[in-house]
Amino acid sequence: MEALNDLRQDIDALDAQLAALYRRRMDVAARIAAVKREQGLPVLQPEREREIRARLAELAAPALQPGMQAWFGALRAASRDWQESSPAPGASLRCGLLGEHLRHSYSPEIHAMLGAYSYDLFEVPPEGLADFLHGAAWDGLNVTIPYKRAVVPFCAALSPMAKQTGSVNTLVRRADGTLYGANTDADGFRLLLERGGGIAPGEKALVLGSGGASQTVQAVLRAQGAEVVVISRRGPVTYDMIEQHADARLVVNATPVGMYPENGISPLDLRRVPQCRCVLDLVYNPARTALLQQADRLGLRAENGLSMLAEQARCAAELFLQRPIDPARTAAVTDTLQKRMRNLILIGMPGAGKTTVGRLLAQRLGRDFFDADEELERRFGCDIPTFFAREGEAAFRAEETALLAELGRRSGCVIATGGGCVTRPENEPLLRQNAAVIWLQRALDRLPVAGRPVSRRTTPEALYAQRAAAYARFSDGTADNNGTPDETVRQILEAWT
Ligand SMILES: Nc1ncnc2c1ncn2[C@@H]1O[C@H](COP(=O)(O)OP(=O)(O)O)[C@@H](O)[C@H]1O
Ligand SMILES: O=C(O)C1=C[C@@H](OP(=O)(O)O)[C@@H](O)[C@H](O)C1
Ligand SMILES: [Mg+2]
Repeated sequence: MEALNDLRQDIDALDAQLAALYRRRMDVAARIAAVKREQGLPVLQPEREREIRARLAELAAPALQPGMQAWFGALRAASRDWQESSPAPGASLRCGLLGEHLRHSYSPEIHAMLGAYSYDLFEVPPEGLADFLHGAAWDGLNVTIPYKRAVVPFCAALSPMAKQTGSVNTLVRRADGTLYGANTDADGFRLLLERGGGIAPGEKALVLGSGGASQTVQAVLRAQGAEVVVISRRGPVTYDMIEQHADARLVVNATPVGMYPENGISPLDLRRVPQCRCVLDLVYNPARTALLQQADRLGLRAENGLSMLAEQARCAAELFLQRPIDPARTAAVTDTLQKRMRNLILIGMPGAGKTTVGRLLAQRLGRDFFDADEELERRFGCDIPTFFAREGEAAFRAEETALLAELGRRSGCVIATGGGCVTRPENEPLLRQNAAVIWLQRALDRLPVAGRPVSRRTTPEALYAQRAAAYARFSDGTADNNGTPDETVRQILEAWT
C-alpha cells in the first residue's frame, strides 16, 4: 500500500504547479483582454468556446470528461471575469486638448480609438495658461492654436523637432513632474508626404502660408532635402510671384483657406504650377477642398490632412502611454473618421427613391437627414410644381444650387437631392466636397411622374438619355433600388459605412 502522506505530498506539489500555471494563465488572459479591447472585440466569443471544448474532449478519457469539462469551464469563467475587470493600460491617465477657443474637434473621437485614457477639451485663456500647465488637472496634452509656441518655455525638455520648429503640439508630465514637449505634427506631415509619393532631394516644394503649421511642414520637407519656397501674402515670396516657381513638383496648403465654414475657396490656381504632380492640403474639413478638387481634375495626386491628424494623434498617444502603438492603426482611424465625417448623398432620376431610401438610411445610421426638395418647398412656401409654374425652371435651379452649397458643406448627414441637380455642372463640386455621392437606380417603368414637373413634360427614357452621363460623372458609385427600400439601405450601409 502506498503511504497516504506521500500521495498527499504529490497532490500538494501538483496543486502548487497548477497554481503557478493559473497565475501564468491569468497573465496571458489580461494580455488577451488588452488586444481584444484595442480591436473592439468582446471578451466572450462563443465560437472560440466551442473550439476549446472540442479540443479538450481529445485530451482525457471519456470517464474523466464531465469533470474535466466542468473544471475548465470554471477556469474559463474566472478568466473572463478577470479579462472584464483587468484595467486597460493608461485608463487612469487624464489627457486632453489645450487651446483657447476649441470649436468642434475630432481629437476626442480619435483618442478614444487609440487608448483607454480620458480625453477632455481644455479651453484656457492666455492669462490662465501658466496655472493650468503647473496645475494637476492633466497628465498628457495636445496643444493647439494659440499655444503651440507659448508652451515651449514651460518645457524642461523638447523633442528635436519641437526644438527645431519652436512648436509643441504634445506635452507630457514626466515622473519627476517636469514637462516634455514634442511636435508630432511633424510625424503626421511625414506620413502625409509619404502618402503623396514623397519628394526627392533637390525637388522644389511650394508651401502656402507661413504660420505655425507651415513651420512644421517646412522643417519636414527640408529634412528630406527638398527646396522649399514659402508663399504668403506678406512674405518675401507673394502669390503674384508664383510664376517664378512654375517648376515646383509639390504644393502644400498650410493656410486655413478653404476650411469649413469657408468652403469652396482655393488659395491657388494650380494651372500656374504646371510641373506639379501632387497637392497636399492640411485641411480635412471638407474632405475635398476646392484646391484638392482642382488637383483631381488635373489628374494630380491629392491628399487631405486627415491622415496627418490621425498620425499626429497616434504619436501623441504613444507619448501619453509610453508604449508603442501599431502604425497601422493610423489608417484604421483615418478610415473610420472619413466614413463618419462624410455625407451620404443620393442622386438619381426623379422618382428613383432618393427621398424614401435617404430617410430610412438616416434613421438606421442615426444621422440628420435633409431632402433638398422638401427644404426648397419650405423656403418657397409652396410646392415645387407651383414654384416652377410661377418662377420658371431657371429660378428653381438657382435656388437649388444655393441650397446645395449650404447642405454640401455639412458633415455626417444623409442628403436626398432633386433629380435635376446634375443639370448644373457647378453643383458637382458642391456635392462632392465632403461626401460619397451615390447614384440610386430604379427601372424607368417604375418611376412615378406625379408632382414632378420635369418628368411630366418628357418621358423617363428621354430624361434618362439626357442625364445618365451626368449622374455617372457626379457619383462615386451606384445602388440598385429595384428591391425593397430596406434592401437598398443594406446595400448602401455595406458599401459606404
Ligand atoms: N425600393 C422601392 N420599392 C417600392 N417603392 C419605392 C421604392 N423606392 C421608392 N419607392 C416609391 O417610389 C416613389 C418615389 O420615391 P421617392 O423617394 O419620392 O423618389 P425621389 O425622391 O427619388 O423622387 C414613392 O412612392 C416611393 O414610395
Ligand atoms: O428631375 C428634376 O429635374 C426634378 C426632380 C424633382 O425631385 P425628385 O428627383 O425627388 O423627384 C424636383 O427637384 C423637381 O421637380 C425637378
Ligand atoms: Mg425626392
